[in-house]
Amino acid sequence: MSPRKLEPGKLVVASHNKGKIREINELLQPYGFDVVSAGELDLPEPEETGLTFEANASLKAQAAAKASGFPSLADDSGFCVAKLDGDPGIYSARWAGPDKDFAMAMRTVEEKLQSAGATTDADRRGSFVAVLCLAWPDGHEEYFRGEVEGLVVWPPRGTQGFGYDPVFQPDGHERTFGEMTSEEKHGWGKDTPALSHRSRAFEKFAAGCLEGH
Ligand SMILES: O=P(O)(O)OP(=O)(O)OP(=O)(O)OC[C@H]1O[C@@H](n2cnc3c(O)ncnc32)[C@H](O)[C@@H]1O
Ligand SMILES: [Mg+2]
Repeated sequence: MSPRKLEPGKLVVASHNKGKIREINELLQPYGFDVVSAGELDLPEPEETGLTFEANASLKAQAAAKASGFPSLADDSGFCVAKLDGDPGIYSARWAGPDKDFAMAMRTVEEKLQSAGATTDADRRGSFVAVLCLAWPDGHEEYFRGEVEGLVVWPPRGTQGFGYDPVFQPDGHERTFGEMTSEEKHGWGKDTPALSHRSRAFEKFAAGCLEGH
């Protein structure tokens, strides 16, 4: 069955992460929605009790759609390191602790890679994953997943972006996400395909739900 189309109007971005909200706003820009974030509506931050990106994206999107009465788009994402069995994965935000200390979270990744005996680039494979869930107030939902593969670098490089961006260098690029403008991270530009996990998930969302906008 093809995805349900999203009608023009109000759209809630069900996130409390400023960096993520900025990127989602940029990605939504061409479509003319009246975008409002969960924080602006004073919606509570639901507890992410799911064991998959899909489950947590659904929890956030459904809670916002129910509370606001508008279609709501959530993004559950994370940084997955192969040699750490996919960690931090769905726990990526939690590794930064209550103070959201991502310098510490990135250091933790590096320390665990060292303890696991990572020596070569092959031991340092990582990816970002984003699952978008779009939920309507009637409970209907659609999912879109995007991933980008690359290298976990150390030390961190760059001050752009957010979260783990300074330690991730996508395949085919010399710079980390932390060294890229947000346009480069999205993969916007002449003849460039979508690059980031979020931009890749968004491409599917746009093709599925925004066709005709
Ligand atoms: O749940 P919301 O309110 O949306 O905000 P959050 O920060 O808690 O978001 P997640 O639960 O999805 O956790 C994902 C974490 O993974 C990291 N992450 C996700 N996308 C990223 C990106 O594009 N660049 C760097 N880090 C990213 C970042 O640290 C996030 O905090
Ligand atoms: Mg979260």
